[in-house]
Amino acid sequence: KEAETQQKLANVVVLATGGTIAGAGASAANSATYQAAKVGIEQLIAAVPQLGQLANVRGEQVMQIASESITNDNLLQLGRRVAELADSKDVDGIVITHGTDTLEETAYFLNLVEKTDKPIIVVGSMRPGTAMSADGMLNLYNAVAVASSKDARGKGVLVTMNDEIQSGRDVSKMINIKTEAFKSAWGPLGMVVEGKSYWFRLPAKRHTMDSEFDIKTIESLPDVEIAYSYGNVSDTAYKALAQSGAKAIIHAGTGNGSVSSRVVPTLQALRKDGVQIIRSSHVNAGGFVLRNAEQPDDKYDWVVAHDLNPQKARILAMVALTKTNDSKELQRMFWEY
Ligand SMILES: NC(=O)CC[C@H](N)C(=O)O
Repeated sequence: KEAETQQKLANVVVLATGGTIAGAGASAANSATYQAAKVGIEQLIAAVPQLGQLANVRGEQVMQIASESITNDNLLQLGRRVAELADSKDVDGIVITHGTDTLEETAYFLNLVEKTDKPIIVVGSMRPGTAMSADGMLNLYNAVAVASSKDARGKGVLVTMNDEIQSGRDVSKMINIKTEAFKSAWGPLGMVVEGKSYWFRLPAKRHTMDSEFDIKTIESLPDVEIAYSYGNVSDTAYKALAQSGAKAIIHAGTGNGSVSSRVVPTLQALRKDGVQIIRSSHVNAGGFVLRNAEQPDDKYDWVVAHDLNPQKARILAMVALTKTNDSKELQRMFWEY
């Protein structure tokens, strides 16, 4: 009987990378003061025995870090392992446990480069497992539920936090002290309740199977950096980033990716020197940068990041630059992905 149910259940691999979902604090009252990336994957899985009713689950510890320390090499390593598993006949879905600080970056990266329609779910938690009202158990349960469901296939990389199913492309960490931390300007794709997914909309942007990018052909990622804008901003950071070898600079602009008149001449000069200038916005609820609206992008040969926040724009720029250094092609990619 047991063998029979095992056969019917989907096979889900949980790749662990660290973060608060693997965090531990000194007391149950420590919801915010704790060490991330302490608990191993076997212990995380064992803490939620109900996972066994959803899927045949096995875990792999890919790394054990807080996600603010993730490097491009870490991204490539994780991306390659996901691709290997996705190619394997006996894997139906993949879950990645991840720190929440850069979870949105990893989810978007995988969404761009994984050539599979199998569910890939990235999940984290806002409280360590040692805290009262820890959210990691349910988030992981929901992630495995979505990863093992057939109706999650072909929807791109997904994020399950706080009972919502979000598109890995759109979702962003909007607040760092609530369990309701992950939001998308365009709304969640669905909900997961008691292990069942309920879908409401589909991603419109190119991803996974429909993407022109493939982790298997990416050997390394170019240096793309972000410069933050504000009143009285100077051009020091932009110049320093270019000098240190950045192939593109994401302008984390105010409002509609606007650029201070104090910085415009520097950005023009950097573009002439071959650095790609990509205008994004750091407004909190979701930027929306229009071409030639605040700045004459055609004239300056700059790119706009569309609705991608600066950290997501960095991910797409890196992946895009592995294919082209043509600004028109980059702009096309920023509209399509
Ligand atoms: N809630 C979290 O996961 C934050 C912990 C840590 N800064 C990380 O991103 O890994």
